[in-house]
Amino acid sequence: MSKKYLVTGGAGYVGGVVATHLLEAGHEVTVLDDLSTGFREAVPAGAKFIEGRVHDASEWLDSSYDAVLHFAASSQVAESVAKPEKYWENNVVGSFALLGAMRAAGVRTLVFSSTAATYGEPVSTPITESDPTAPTNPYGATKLTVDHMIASECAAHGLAAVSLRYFNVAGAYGSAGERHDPESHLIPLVLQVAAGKRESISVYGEDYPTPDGTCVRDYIHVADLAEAHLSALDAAVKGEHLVCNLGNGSGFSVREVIETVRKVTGHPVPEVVAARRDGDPAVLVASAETARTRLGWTPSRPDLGGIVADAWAFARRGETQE
Ligand SMILES: O=c1ccn([C@@H]2O[C@H](COP(=O)(O)OP(=O)(O)O[C@H]3O[C@H](CO)[C@H](O)[C@H](O)[C@H]3O)[C@@H](O)[C@H]2O)c(=O)[nH]1
Repeated sequence: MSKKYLVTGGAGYVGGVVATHLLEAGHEVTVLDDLSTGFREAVPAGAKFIEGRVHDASEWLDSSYDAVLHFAASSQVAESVAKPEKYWENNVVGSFALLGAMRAAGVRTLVFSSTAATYGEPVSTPITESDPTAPTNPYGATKLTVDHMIASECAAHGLAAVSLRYFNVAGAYGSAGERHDPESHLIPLVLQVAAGKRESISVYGEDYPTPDGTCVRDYIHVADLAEAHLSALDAAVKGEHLVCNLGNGSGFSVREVIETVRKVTGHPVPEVVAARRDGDPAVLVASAETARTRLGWTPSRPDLGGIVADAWAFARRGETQE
């Protein structure tokens, strides 16, 4: 049955791909985005667009919506250390206002974009949802605070909510891909080197306790991630706050990512070893068992070569449009 969804942050990378999946499934979608980091052209055709902030959601959110999918947030770890107030204002104050608007309008289902950064330095691998949460930066702290806010809203006011904790989202879907300004994420940066737009990639540390000394991450295809959101809408239960990690459960090192980019693109990728980046855990790999059992979700694009190939196709598309 067709439903009506509000997607906050739907002009961003993940929000835009999820909005596309909702439209493809025959639903009605309204995107709310202030375009502070998103792009108007990332809003899929077919979605209604409102330019505005989640802080003001009460002005127009009404009972005609079946659920909200909440992506609007600031999400750069380094920036969150330098400007924490921006993160508390955008992520926590904004989400607080959105929860209030949902309560007032009687919209009682929420899927929230949470993050592996809520765990901080892992105590064991793979990370499960019952592991301790001890974020090591304000970005993770603000997302964890929102998770707590949602949990209490479920308990007190019967909200049905699912928080999805993303590991490293990558790849592209259709015309939507990863674009940050400035770019700080590994795969888009390595692809810029392969495309000749950047001289070399800096490897942030090669003395970690990992097989090749570089950091290991769990890269998940953005389309697999999007599918989990649609399953989460169906799995949400009144009064429950369900938390699910989203990852493939296998880790790749920075050097393995660089090597994969060389293979996929056929271009040389010079690398230089740089100092460790503050706050980078050695290994971040998800146990996605809860997503499998509760959402019935299985990633169908776990191959790193395929993820990189899709990201490369997106990067090339950008070049031809420039
Ligand atoms: O130029 C670079 C960029 C990154 N890296 C390394 O590559 C790995 C992946 O880095 P990303 O910046 O791509 O991703 P992160 O693992 O830091 O970030 C992910 O996890 C964060 C929380 O920990 C946030 O949720 C963030 O949005 C999400 O992409 C890290 O080990 C990083 O040190 C490099 O070696 N060189």
